[in-house]
Amino acid sequence: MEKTDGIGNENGSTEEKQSFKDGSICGYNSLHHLLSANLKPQLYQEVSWLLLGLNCGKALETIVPPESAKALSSKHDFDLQAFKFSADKELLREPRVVRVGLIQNCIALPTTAPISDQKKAIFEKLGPIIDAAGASGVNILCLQEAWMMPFAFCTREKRWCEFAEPVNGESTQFLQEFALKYNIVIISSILERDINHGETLWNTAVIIGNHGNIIGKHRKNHIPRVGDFNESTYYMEGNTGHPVFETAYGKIAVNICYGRHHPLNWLAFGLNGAEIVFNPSATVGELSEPMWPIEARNAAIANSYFVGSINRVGTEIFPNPFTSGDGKPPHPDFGHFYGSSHFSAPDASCTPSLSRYKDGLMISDMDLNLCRQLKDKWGFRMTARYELYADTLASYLKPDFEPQVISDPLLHKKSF
Ligand SMILES: NC(=O)NCCC(=O)O
Repeated sequence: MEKTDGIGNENGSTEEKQSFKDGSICGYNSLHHLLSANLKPQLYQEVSWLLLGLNCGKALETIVPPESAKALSSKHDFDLQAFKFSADKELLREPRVVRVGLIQNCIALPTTAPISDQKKAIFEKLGPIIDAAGASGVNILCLQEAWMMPFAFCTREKRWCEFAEPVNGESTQFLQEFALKYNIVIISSILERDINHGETLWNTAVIIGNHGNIIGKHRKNHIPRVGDFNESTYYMEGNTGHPVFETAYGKIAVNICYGRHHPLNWLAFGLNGAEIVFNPSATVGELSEPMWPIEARNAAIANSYFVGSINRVGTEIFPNPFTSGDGKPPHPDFGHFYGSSHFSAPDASCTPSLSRYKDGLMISDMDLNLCRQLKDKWGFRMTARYELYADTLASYLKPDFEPQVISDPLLHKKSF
């Protein structure tokens, strides 16, 4: 088991509370580490399969990353975990195994540092983690939401717009070199400035091909207006639909952060044929942590595809306190971004999560044959009643829509 930073004790000592403040769970990196350290091995095994499911009837296998990747993770202090989702052997199709990576990280400099220094520092921080992914033979790599800047959208101050870049801007150019060097497809979520359309801003994922080319982009469909996440001050709902990008390693799509609360958004990527959907996110514990392990996993099951979920790490402090119209006193931060990046598979199995407080690289092999195998097994695509849903949606969109409710005629009688 991985060594943890500071172990809490039973009587809730200061030491325990401090480590909790660091973003750990009572001194543990993740729920999984907490359980493995505190349960008897047999009990842990039982709990694990209930929590993480089974893949082809077995607990998910781990992969040993190469020594060079391990060395980078020790030197630069990031969590490194690797797993393998298998599929059943087929007679007519060869296995279609791809190696996929997710990177989570905290910001590299305080939000008060000059913007160009912050960008340079985040590039320097990401470099070794991407190198570890490259050294591990990762084929497709996804970074967290707006990885090239602090998640400043809580503040509603316009100064942060200066971080915005065109799709072919410096963050894309930085990643294109890695894509070319390691033959990797990279998904890069940025604050986009669309020069050709009045210099407007968008929350955009850029898809960089394994030859360093830009395959395309997708803009975040759903903009949150919840808690401190008042992102509509900066950009509007995306206008790119639900594109699926056919890459050298499979058909991929990106459901950016808050879109994960919308089952129809997940569905649309599935209808367009996605085999892996990434969910680059930025979200905090108090708001969404109980939802985090459920939504992506549910989407993977319902749509017969893999999901890669990535969340930021750490607490980002902004120069000016802000309010969110919720009666809370002004505060300078969102709270703790809880990391916990992981993969979910169409057979309901999932990996444990990366650290709740450390940078990390999560790697998994996945045999994409599993997608069709699960479609054949459960038949969700055949048993779905798309025509009924389409009718309901069409009528719901009309101004004179009436909900289809049949009331008990006795409900409103005074006595009987
Ligand atoms: N970045 C973002 O959309 N966050 C919203 C909060 C959430 O969906 O948990």
